[in-house]
Amino acid sequence: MVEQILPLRLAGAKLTRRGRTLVGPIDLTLGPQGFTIVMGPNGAGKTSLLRMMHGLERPSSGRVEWAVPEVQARPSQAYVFQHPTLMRRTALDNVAYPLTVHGMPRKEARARAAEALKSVGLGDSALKMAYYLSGGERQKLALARALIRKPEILFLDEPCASLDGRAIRDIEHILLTAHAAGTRIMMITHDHGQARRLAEDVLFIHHGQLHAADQADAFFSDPQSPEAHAFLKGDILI
Ligand SMILES: Nc1ncnc2c1ncn2[C@@H]1O[C@H](COP(=O)(O)OP(=O)(O)OP(=O)(O)O)[C@@H](O)[C@H]1O
Repeated sequence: MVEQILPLRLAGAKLTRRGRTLVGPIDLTLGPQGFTIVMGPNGAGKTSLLRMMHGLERPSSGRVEWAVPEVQARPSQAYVFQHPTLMRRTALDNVAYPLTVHGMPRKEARARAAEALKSVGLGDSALKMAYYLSGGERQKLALARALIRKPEILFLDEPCASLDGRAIRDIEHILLTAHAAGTRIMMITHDHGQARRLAEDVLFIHHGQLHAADQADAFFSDPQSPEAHAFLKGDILI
């Protein structure tokens, strides 16, 4: 039986580079359910926080701990970048890869990948080289690949930046479907409308500090942090 990897606990977790704090110290527990949106001005430390949670960066001090040892947690979490790196292969092979690399026979992996591509609206593009897909299609492909092993948690760093309305709508639908199927989501966005559409709860980061960790309704209607209030009003935070 696969053990649950959540909750994820951060205790005084801090990331520094060359003596400069990028984010932290952060104390936070991510429970097993939820759709969390991470907001904050440019350079606030949002990406640094996600990278530290996912294990792409080790905390310089403090702890980041899953409910199971990190090596066991790794296969149950996935990360989608703003500009996903795709293999120079077909869309189908890109999605089948996470399955074959974990030992699934190629034929079964390709059948599962074909289904996954269909579910994100790329059924007709399965045999196209990933390289030739549009920006929105590449992001859908990245999502199909990230979701193919049904991760317990999916991290996303501005997956819709620079996409058009239709692609954004499709991607939000994919994310809500994955969430309804049980994947916990943790996503950075600069798009306030998107945050309001998707968030169940919000983390607001400013100057590397966690200024708010609130239910979405409370955060958007009456933010307790003066910085979050100013940010939502459209003020420039420095
Ligand atoms: N590897 C690194 N070495 C040194 N500084 C870094 C490194 N990565 C990020 N930074 C700096 O740390 C700060 C936080 O960056 P981060 O990318 O986490 O912020 P962000 O909130 O995601 O920003 P944005 O919204 O612009 O993407 C920024 O000032 C950035 O320049």
